[in-house]
Amino acid sequence: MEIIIFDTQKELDAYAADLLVNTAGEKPDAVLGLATGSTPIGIYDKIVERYNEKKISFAGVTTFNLDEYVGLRQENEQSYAYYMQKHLFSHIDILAENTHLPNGMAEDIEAECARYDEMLEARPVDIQLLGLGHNGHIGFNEPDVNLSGGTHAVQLKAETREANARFFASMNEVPSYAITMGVGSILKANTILMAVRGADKAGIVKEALTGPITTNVPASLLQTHARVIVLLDREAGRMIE
Ligand SMILES: N[C@@H]1[C@@H](O)[C@H](O)[C@@H](COP(=O)(O)O)O[C@@H]1O
Repeated sequence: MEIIIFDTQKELDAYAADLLVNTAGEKPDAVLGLATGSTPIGIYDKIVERYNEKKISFAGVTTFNLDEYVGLRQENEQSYAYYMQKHLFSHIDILAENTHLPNGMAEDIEAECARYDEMLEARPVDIQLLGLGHNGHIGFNEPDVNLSGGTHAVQLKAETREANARFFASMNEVPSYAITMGVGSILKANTILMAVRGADKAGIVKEALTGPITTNVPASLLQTHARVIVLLDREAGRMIE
């Protein structure tokens, strides 16, 4: 596991963006695994900047997002589909049919999870961007006694709904369920790029990266992967320096 600590958010964003851009540069039909949350926003801004500098085309690139809320339409500003359009897809030349997110409005959620896994099976992820939840979740894989390998529906923990409530008008509007790629699927990516910032994540960063490998801290399973790059700002990295 490679851990890099950055003095500034800008440096972290540029480093992460360039890893993703270079993957697509070296392999024009690359498959990028993407994430949501507040952490990746600066990374996506930087990717758009690189695109506008004509450094890269995404015309042949495929993307898979980690997760989506159940019950929010794509037009809902809090849906991850909307987030991806807003922060990345609408600014670059990626083809709509090559961008994938779980469909949280699917009538048959189980069938939707199976469909997503089939697509992932056919197009393995070259590099997977990840954030980290305060309780150690990755995607929406919440701490539990067991973790699922493949894409599945999850009931969100109270602390996750509270952490994400800042994006919604009220707590009542925060969905209770989500569809997420499983930890098994995440670990199948060739390279995993986890970006974490903020003093409030310092403790969980330490647990995930240096603590025991346990399903109670889903991100700790990343320790079993051969190629993980962790990008931290000083605050998030202060307990492992
Ligand atoms: N499902 C997402 C995760 O994929 C993300 O990593 C986490 C942390 O987000 P933030 O970067 O906003 O702290 O939030 C959500 O729960």
